[in-house]
Amino acid sequence: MAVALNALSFTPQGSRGWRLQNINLHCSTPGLYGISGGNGSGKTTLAQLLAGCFPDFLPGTLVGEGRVLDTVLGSLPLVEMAQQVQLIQQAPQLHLSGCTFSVEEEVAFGPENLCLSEAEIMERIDEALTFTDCHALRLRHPATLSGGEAQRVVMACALAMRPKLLILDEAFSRLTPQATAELLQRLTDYAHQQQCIIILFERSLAHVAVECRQTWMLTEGTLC
Ligand SMILES: Nc1ncnc2c1ncn2[C@@H]1O[C@H](COP(=O)(O)OP(=O)(O)OP(=O)(O)O)[C@@H](O)[C@H]1O
Repeated sequence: MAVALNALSFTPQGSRGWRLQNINLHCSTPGLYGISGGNGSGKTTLAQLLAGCFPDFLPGTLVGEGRVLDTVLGSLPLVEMAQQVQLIQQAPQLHLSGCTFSVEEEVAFGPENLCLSEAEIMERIDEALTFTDCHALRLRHPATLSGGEAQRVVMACALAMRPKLLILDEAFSRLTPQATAELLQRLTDYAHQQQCIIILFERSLAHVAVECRQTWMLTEGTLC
């Protein structure tokens, strides 16, 4: 179960010359990995590519070889990839379904779609809410959450799917440094317990590099 991109290039549809170029990225051991990059360097494009958004939700031209958890990039629809790969993006409102009335229902949404037993769904909700310190929010309507609370709930939703690859695209942007440090420590533990690869995309890795097995920098679509 690994991420392996070999000389992979990707040009988003509609891009005027910009592309991800000759990306070589290998993550095979469970744990945290970090990729830093400035505005427009390609973090979101690479994160979405790894999450399985290509081609349906990320159209473009892909050249080279890419495998995510032994699946060739672009060969499975996003809904199937989501059973093993979860992407958390910067804006929590992109993730909240808008059709649930409580945080508990929101966290249950993904596991319910996996047709799990009620007992397992409840176990996953409890575990994810504990992990993200969201128990106090359990009965709150998702629309009433603050930015930081929504970001933690979105993380709970992702963890309730028990992904084998978790991708965080500037997912700590609304959290305090203390909350970020605490979550990072828990994510490290989660990676080892669940044999999960976690890739963090951040503008700066200054506060997270210490937890990462390996780090890279993205500059104008090139990874080094
Ligand atoms: N569909 C598209 N059409 C045109 N240009 C695109 C498209 N998708 C991405 N790009 C361009 O690709 C480059 C990388 O964008 P991306 O969103 O991946 O960067 P980023 O590192 O996440 O930036 P930020 O930190 O500002 O969010 C940008 O120049 C962007 O304008």
